[in-house]
Amino acid sequence: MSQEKVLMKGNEAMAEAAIRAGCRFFFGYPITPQTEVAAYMARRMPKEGGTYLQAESEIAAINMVYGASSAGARVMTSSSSPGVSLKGEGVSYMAGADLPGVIVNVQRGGPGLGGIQPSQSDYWQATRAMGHGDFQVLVFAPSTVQEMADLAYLAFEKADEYRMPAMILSDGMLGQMMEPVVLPERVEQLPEKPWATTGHKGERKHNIVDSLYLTADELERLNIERFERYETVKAREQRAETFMCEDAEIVLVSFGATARIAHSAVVRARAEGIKAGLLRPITLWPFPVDAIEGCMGCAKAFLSVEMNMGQMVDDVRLAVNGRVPVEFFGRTGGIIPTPDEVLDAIRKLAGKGGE
Ligand SMILES: CC(C)C(=O)C(=O)O
Repeated sequence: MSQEKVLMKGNEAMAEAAIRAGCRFFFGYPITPQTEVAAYMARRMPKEGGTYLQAESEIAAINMVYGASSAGARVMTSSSSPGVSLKGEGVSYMAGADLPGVIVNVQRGGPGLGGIQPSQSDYWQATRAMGHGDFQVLVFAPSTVQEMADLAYLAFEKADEYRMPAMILSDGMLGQMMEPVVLPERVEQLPEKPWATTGHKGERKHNIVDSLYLTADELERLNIERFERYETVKAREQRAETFMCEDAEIVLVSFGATARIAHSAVVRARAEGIKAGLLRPITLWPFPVDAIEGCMGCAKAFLSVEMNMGQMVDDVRLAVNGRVPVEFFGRTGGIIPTPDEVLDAIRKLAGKGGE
């Protein structure tokens, strides 16, 4: 396996990893700060024998994803917050038809058109309300350019394995920053998709991909089946990284770009004698409740650090279930929290000053 490092933007590393994962269809629409994903795909897809298409809207793009996925292809679309909202209906249809596919959100501040600076304010949307109906999507939260590539690659595999949409929940900071990255090897064998509408030359029954079920019993049965599958996903696919959590009394929980700042604050808190640690969820759905449980032995308090008004903190509170206090620190509107601000919040929780 080649370990050659290349310097790339997060958006571009993610796009290249998708190609290496076998993605041959990309349907997009420009929006800051994700446009490099589309630009990269426009350049690379024709060379790979794939299709890049700039759709007339985000809604059109997600429905093209539905079509290509129905035919068994690995397919991706990408946008930023307001654009992802437009895709919600299509993602719900994909979930209802049990279609895999990768949706990227390079988040910017909201609500509404908001701004073009980084944000994590679509956590609730990704984990709770990606569209109408009873369903979940897999949500991966990269924290480095390397993870933008690795998790995009993994997202295709897991989306196919569980026949569900997968989201990369990135942000404008990770999308725009450049770091060295080792790109994944090209996938050798794509999985069989016996359910896909590939044409059958009269040799088998028609495959039908649909999300319309007018019989309530059948719709309920399918929803129950899907939620049984989600239980398997929750048991097998929780991912998290911990840093200095073995004896941590103040456990910071932080994902994506913000986790990098929380990491610096933990190092500085330790230098002041505060037993702080960091738990970084890598999957946001399923939320890594087992990793939270692993910290319960020493934790006296949790601090959820986010680039929003407090969204993931809900999941931390659910996992902690009232056993110790769970507090929140965040900045919003495109403002990136500083290590100083986070350190101050740690000091306050530890009862050692803070403004
Ligand atoms: C309105 C502008 C800022 C915009 O949404 C974009 O360029 O993505």
